[in-house]
Amino acid sequence: MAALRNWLWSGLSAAPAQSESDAPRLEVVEPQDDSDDETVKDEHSDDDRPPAFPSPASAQRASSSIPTILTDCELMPPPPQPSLAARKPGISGSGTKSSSSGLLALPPSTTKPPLKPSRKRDKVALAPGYGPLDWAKLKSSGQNLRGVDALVRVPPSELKKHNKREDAWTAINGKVYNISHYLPFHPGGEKELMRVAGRDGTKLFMLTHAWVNADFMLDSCMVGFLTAEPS
Ligand code: HEM
Repeated sequence: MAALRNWLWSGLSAAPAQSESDAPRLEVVEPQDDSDDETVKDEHSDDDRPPAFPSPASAQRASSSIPTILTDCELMPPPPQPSLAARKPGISGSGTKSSSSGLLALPPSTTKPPLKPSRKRDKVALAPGYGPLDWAKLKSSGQNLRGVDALVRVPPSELKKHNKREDAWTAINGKVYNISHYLPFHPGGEKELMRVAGRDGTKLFMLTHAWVNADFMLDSCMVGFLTAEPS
């Protein structure tokens, strides 16, 4: 420690002279045995134990009822060693099958076949050029995907008229979208998406994939807002 401090100090004091010299020079300083040095000597340098508080020799400790510091062997005894002889191979509490196959047997939960989904939900193979990135590109291309010039109010009777592949509107969460351009990009297939053409598709959409952000996916296809039928 003292050697490190000396080395640092000598480096600092030598700094101005060094800045002018061509190459940096390391100066080796022998450690001095300062009697007033407060740093701990070698034998304790790797000792990370915190100091006793209050200090064992303090007046506070002498005058008070603070108990003396216990050594390791005076502290609470360690818990008893678990008996290896009492351990049995296999999973405790499981059936006879796994206990016979040893410690590395699979837990019973992973040996059961997976639960079958209530309804088959297959992703369709999208045609080349109709992946999510292609849709993102088309969306931001500036092409009018709405089919209208400004956002409109759409009552259910109007929505109903737009139920053809080339002119398909649907409402999701109160917003009406023209889904015609999106049809070939839909990972669930055109057929599934056409089920909501001409009507409010919120329920089916949420039942199928509530995690999909329709708002973002179809923002450039927005036609307007679903309203009540005018009286
Ligand atoms: C109109 C707005 C819709 C949008 C923007 C949309 C978007 C998406 C997206 C992004 C996926 C991929 C999901 C994933 O990878 O996790 C997907 C999958 C799917 N969608 Fe849609 N979808 C819509 C409507 C519908 C509707 C009305 C149905 C009708 C049932 C449907 C059925 C499916 C199916 C079956 C899948 C594939 C299986 C799955 O990913 O779990 N989608 N859709």
